[in-house]
Amino acid sequence: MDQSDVAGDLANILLTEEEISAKLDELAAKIDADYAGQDLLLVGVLKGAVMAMADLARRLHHPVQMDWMAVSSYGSGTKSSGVVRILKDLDADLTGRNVLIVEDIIDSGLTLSWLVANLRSRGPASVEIATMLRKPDAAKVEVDVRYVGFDIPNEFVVGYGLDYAEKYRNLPFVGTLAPHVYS
Ligand SMILES: O=P(O)(O)OC[C@H]1O[C@H](OP(=O)(O)OP(=O)(O)O)[C@H](O)[C@@H]1O
Ligand code: HPA
Ligand SMILES: [Mg+2]
Repeated sequence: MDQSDVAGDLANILLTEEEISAKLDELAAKIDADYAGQDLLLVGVLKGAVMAMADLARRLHHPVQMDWMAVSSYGSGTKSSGVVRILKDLDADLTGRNVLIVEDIIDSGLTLSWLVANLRSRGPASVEIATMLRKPDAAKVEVDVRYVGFDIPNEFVVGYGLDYAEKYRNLPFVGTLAPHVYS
């Protein structure tokens, strides 16, 4: 998809590619320091976290392992159903591991609070969260997050992994959609 094809669908650009890149550098440096000399398993949450996971992992100097889980609570809409389904489980055994969940966004918090409880029940040494985006005003449950890229307003955003009806994930920036896209 040529990005000029979707330009008419966007209302606003919230975060540029450069802003995202600089933030990833910061987060990676913190993670490298915090886990120095320790085992670390990155768990990416499909599909939205693909970009954040790939870009963050490449900035780490730490010998991490990477695994993936697919859960879905949004389907094709703009509201969380609150019901989280596992579409694909991890391959790794979490017993005694330091787990860092990598997410694109914490919106209501329902997905992550469910996922953290689920992963904690598997006997890991630790479970922490790194998310690129968080919407503080949308929180329905509090989630304890160790690494946050950006707090953003309570608006539906797309790009950098985030979709609307499976589109716009490949935009290298984060933006909001024009109203006509929803109608
Ligand atoms: O904090 P919450 O309100 O629970 O929302 C956050 C979750 O919603 C999105 O996933 P989605 O279910 O859309 O799946 P996707 O990553 O495949 O798009 C996003 O990637 C998070 O996993
Ligand atoms: O703002 C959002 N955009 C896309 N997907 C999402 N999943 C939760 N919040 C969002
Ligand atoms: Mg989605």
